[in-house]
Amino acid sequence: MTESSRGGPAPAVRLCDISKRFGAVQANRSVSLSVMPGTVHGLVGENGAGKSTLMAILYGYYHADEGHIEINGQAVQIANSHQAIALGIGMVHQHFMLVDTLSALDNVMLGAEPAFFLARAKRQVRKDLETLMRDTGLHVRLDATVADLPVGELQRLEILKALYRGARILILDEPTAVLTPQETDQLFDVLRRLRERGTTILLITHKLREVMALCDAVTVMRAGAVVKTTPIGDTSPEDLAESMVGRKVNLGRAGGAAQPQSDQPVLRAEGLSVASGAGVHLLTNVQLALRPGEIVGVAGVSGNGQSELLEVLAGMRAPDAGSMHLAGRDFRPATWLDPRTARDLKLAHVPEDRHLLGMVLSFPAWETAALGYHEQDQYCAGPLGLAMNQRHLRAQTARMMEDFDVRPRNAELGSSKFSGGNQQKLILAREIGQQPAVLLVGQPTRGVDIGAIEFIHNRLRQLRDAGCAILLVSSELDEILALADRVVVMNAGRITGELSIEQCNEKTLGLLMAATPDRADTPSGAPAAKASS
Ligand SMILES: Nc1ncnc2c1ncn2[C@@H]1O[C@H](COP(=O)(O)OP(=O)(O)OP(=O)(O)O)[C@@H](O)[C@H]1O
Repeated sequence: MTESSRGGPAPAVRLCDISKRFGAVQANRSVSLSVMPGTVHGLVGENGAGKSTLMAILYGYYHADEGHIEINGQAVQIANSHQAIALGIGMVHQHFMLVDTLSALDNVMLGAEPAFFLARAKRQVRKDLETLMRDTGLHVRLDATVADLPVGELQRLEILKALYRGARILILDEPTAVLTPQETDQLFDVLRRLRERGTTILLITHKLREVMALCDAVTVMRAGAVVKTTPIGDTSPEDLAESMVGRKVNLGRAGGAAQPQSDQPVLRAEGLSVASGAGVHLLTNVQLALRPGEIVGVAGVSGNGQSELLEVLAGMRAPDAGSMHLAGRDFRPATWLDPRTARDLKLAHVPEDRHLLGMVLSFPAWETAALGYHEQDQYCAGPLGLAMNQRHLRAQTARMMEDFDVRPRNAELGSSKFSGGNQQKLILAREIGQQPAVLLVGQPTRGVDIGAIEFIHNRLRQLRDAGCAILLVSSELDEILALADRVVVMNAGRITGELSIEQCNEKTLGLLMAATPDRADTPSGAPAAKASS
């Protein structure tokens, strides 16, 4: 290891005065950062603060306009990710870079130097990976097709791939955003083990509790610049929040449960059942009623039917059995609701996966801001209304961006060019802006900074107070506890419990979420399990 001039080990990573501009946006301003070997360094900051850009520069994906990089005390040029890998740098992106149709093993081998693999038979690669898995705790089914692996395993595969290529410096961009609490614990065990083995880890996250639990030091960024770097022992979540946002942030609950504005549900689902093509029961006999002026939280470990429930209620998928009553109309499987009718009936939907279902990444922001509503009279122009009223659309988008603090305020910018949190705010602005009677919202604050979480929570409460019925699917128990007036628990495709918010705490919900569900169908309107308060 290279020794620094003062005799101690040189930083594994030293970024010196890095600046990067994209058009009018100064994404990084003279950023300097040192990370010691064998430590976990957190990188936090508001959406658009420049965290991902900085790490993309370290990984050779972008080139800095100014500044230089040292790895283990040596000045280096990183022109592309091949050079980064050769320098022992690995990166796991928010959106995985895997080929769905190939096996996990083939994904590890893909893209690596052919000469390297000619020299080693596939069998040897498998053996090496098995040793690596044993040493690190990164368990992956090597022969499974990537498309069949759950998200936590895909992430382990990405880390395994980076380590196999010799990464000693590992960059993780919001690794826990898509993980269940259990998967997060497993990941943290792995990261601690890697740290013990001397791996240096750079961790971008919005979850300050995770920073406190795992990191040795943390850097706060705001508007492209470093606000401060501090050892973890000298800071607290509140202190970090204030440094990030420039004010105190309150993510707690604002008062008790709201009373619905009517006992008449605006949406009532009965006996919803859905099976996969392979006959697996994804939803079984789900009963649900949403009344105006209430937020119903759906708690559950991801993958227990929440996504399918949202898809069915939003009209994206017909159930195999069951019915739904929405805004005075009845729907049955053969004539199920479709997304356009859903919008006409004032049902809005913020999907869980914003890239897949919420936006078209190649569209400019002003088109994303109207997506799904683009046939409304207000957005149409020309004699037959066949053209888009672009002037109105752009003006409307500018208003949404102002209202939801979407940064940068540039309606012409491609949707893919916004940071993840700002993409999310744009989708929420579009859906909430319709003043819906029912809002189905999945993971509303995934990848969103804490200042924006506070803002989004307040907007959802305002919408509820204005009479909207909201179904909130969230993998964050804190979010459900902060927002919901009533909570249902989903487990193995069934609603296995219903609690008033007064009955809820992390422990009761956690127990219901983890319980083995009673296989007997839950009778209509009667929850299968009630928590004792
Ligand atoms: N390819 C690009 N073209 C134009 N602007 C970009 C590009 N990539 C990033 N930006 C802009 O640079 C700024 C910093 O973005 P970056 O993704 O680094 O932020 P971040 O701190 O990682 O945010 P988040 O927490 O939301 O992921 C943002 O204003 C973003 O819109």
